[in-house]
Amino acid sequence: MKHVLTIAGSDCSGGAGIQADLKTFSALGTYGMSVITSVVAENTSRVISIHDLPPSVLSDQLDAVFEDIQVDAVKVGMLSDVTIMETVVHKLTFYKPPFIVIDPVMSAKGGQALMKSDALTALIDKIVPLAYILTPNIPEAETMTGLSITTVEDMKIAANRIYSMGSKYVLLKGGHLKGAALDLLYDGNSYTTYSSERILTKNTHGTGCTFSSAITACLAKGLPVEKAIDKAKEYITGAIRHALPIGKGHGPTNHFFSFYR
Ligand SMILES: Nc1ncnc2c1ncn2[C@@H]1O[C@H](COP(=O)(O)OP(=O)(O)O)[C@@H](O)[C@H]1O
Ligand SMILES: Cc1ncc(COP(=O)(O)OP(=O)(O)O)c(N)n1
Repeated sequence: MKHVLTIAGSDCSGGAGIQADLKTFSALGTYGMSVITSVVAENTSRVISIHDLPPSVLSDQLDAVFEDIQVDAVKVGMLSDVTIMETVVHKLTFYKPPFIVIDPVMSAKGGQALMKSDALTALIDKIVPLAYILTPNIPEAETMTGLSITTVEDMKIAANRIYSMGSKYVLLKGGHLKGAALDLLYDGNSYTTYSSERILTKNTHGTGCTFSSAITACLAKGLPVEKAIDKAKEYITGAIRHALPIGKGHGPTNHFFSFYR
């Protein structure tokens, strides 16, 4: 069994962050491990508070995992501030895991910030170059590039711009646009699209976390990039199709639908 690590924030309501990542890792037949960056008091409707863990606690968790267990792939999610980013960069540069998938989380569905705005430069200069695959959504790509993205052509221009910031692949997610749920992969040479029908549901809490952790698990299992994204797209589409009407706001993705692993 492959071993997969998520470095992300904790969502106590279980729909996004560490909790979504671990459920995804298990559902895809991998052994999941977690390093918590921040404890977020949130639910399907709102974020109440954010408590960032001290850098030493973050470092200790990373050392505890890496000194003991082989890590086949890493997913990075919420990194709230520059200090947390610098700690993660320091440790991942030292331990050099084979695949690093980075979801540049900036805010929750309700718009509440999960990354401080003054951390944008550190995200671009220090975190993005670590990424094997970077998975921004449309608002994150707009923030990173200053572009307005409303069409697939705009997505191509933005993916190109983000690629030049140093990640090996950019997977720009189109969940926030209208029409089909179309994501665009750019590898520096060509574009590949991954498309599914748009599922009409308000229950989309944790879609980005679920998708990036599914890609990470598939990479750990040895799938090449295009196949890993294909499989993860199939997984996220099923997880949204069967999303759970839990809570008063946006219910979470469902990890227990029937999925051919
Ligand atoms: N309503 C939907 N129906 C089908 N797929 C969706 C829907 N909303 C998002 N997706 C897909 O879920 C994945 C996560 O995308 P997105 O929601 O844009 O990320 P984030 O949660 O980071 O904002 C992408 O593959 C996207 O195309
Ligand atoms: C702790 C934590 N991390 C990340 C998110 C954002 O999750 P994501 O899947 O990108 O989108 P929403 O669920 O917020 O729509 C989060 N909310 N909490």
